[in-house]
This record gives sequence, C-alpha cells and structure tokens, in this order.
Amino acid sequence: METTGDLAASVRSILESAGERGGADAVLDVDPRSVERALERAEADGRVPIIAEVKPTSPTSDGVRNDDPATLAQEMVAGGATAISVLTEPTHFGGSADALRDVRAAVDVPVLRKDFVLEEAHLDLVEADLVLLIARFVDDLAGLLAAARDRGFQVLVEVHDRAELETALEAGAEVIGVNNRDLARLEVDLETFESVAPHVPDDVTLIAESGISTPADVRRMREAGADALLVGSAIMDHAGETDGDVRANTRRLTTAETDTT
Ligand SMILES: O=C(O)c1ccccc1NCC(=O)[C@H](O)[C@H](O)COP(=O)(O)O
Repeated sequence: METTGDLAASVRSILESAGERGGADAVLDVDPRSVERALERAEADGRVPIIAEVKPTSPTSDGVRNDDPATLAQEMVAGGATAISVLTEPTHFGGSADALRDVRAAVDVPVLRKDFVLEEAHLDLVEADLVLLIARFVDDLAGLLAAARDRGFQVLVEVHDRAELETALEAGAEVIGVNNRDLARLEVDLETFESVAPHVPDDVTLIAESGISTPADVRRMREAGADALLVGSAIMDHAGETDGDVRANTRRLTTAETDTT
C-alpha cells in the first residue's frame, strides 16, 4: 500500500485515520440493487447516468453542509440521479455509516459506499450496493475484491493512471472509476479520464470521477467514453452559489445531453 509517497498531507491523514478505524463484529451478507440495471434504466429514459454524492465536506470543499443525508439523496433522485454515493469517512468528509443506512432506506436506487477501505474488516461497517476500493491504497486488490464480492457487494475500483488501470484489470475489476483528482496536489484535470479511458476494455463499466461541474463537462466525459459520472461538489454546492438546490443541480447534469441550451 502506498502511504508515504507523493500524497497530499490531508490524504496521508485520511489514510492514517482509515488504518485506525476498526471493522465490525459480523461479516455482512448484502442483497445489492443492480448498478448495471440502474444504468440501463437511465439510458432508456434519456438521463445521463449520474452518481450523485452526499458529501458533507472534504479537504477541498468551500464549506460544510449539515443537511439530512436522506433528504439530500431523495432530492438527488428527484433530479434524475441514477445512483447515490455516500461518504462514510468521518474525520475529513463528515460522513458516517448511519448516513449511508438512512440514505439506502430512503431511496430505491443503488447506493455506493465512498470511503477508504484498506482491509477486509473495513468492508463490514455498513451494507451498500456498491463499495469503493482505491487501487493505489490496497495491498491485495484481487483478494479484497473477492472478499467484497463474497459479501454480495458490487465493487467500484478507482484508478488514476494506466498502471493502476492494469492493476485493476488484473485483479478482475468489472466496474472501474477514473479519478480526475490527483491525490498529490488535489487538483482536478478532466484530461486524466480522457487519457485512461481509451485503454479500458469495452466490457468494463467505466465511471468518470471528480471535477465534473457543468453540462459541458458531462458531455466531454461522455464523449470520452464514460458510462456514468460521479459528481459531488457541483451538486452539493458547499459555497451556496446555487442556494444549495441539489435537485436542480443534479437535473442540470442529468439533462446535459438532451438540454444543450
Ligand atoms: O474531494 C476531496 O477533496 C478529496 C480529497 C482527498 C481525497 C479524496 C477526495 N475526494 C473523494 C472523491 O472521490 C470525490 O468526493 C468524488 O469523486 C466527487 O468529486 P467532486 O465531484 O469533485 O466533488
């Protein structure tokens, strides 16, 4: 696992906290909502498949939103979101397992657990339909992927470059996210997705992550091959530039391919 290399101080701190967090007493047995079917439904409806993220704050956010996570998620679904991502990391993102439980009970779309899962016991914190594994931070990606699937989770493996993509493919990942955020400087660059996407096999579900703000960004990522897009900040609007209307912010992105005005 990469812990000391070229990483922002906040990311090193996130990893330290993650390493100290325990697991749970029982091994989970999840009955997941299908991500593939949710994507098919969105495409059939003419909605851009957006995974909208309940992200109270983050090291790069301009503020904190303390709204009820379940209400936020319902508003995102009303705006056309295909799935919901919920941060469960507590110390840097304001997330919690309870938030994810509440969200999953309040919506009927798949819910992604967004966290820094480093070892098998971390998987058992809370049920979700999809769990994130970050290729760079996991020692035995194939082993953790298998452990997650054994519990019933679908797995999103996050990569940032070609080498991490190869690691993910060798481990058997079927859903891959390319993170446009560079974890050394925490800057986003949509060219990251554009440079990695052509090397992803067609049978992999491909997700563009981070830094997607506008309908033009959505169209750009879709043209580069994204089957779905993970969006947090532009929907949460921590700075309150859009009156915090997450339904409208989600709708602006889910309609990006039909409303080009
Ligand atoms: O968002 C951050 O500030 C951040 C900092 C350090 C590590 C990870 C971080 N974000 C995690 C994510 O993957 C994003 O929340 C997600 O991709 C959505 O990104 P965005 O739409 O840019 O909020």
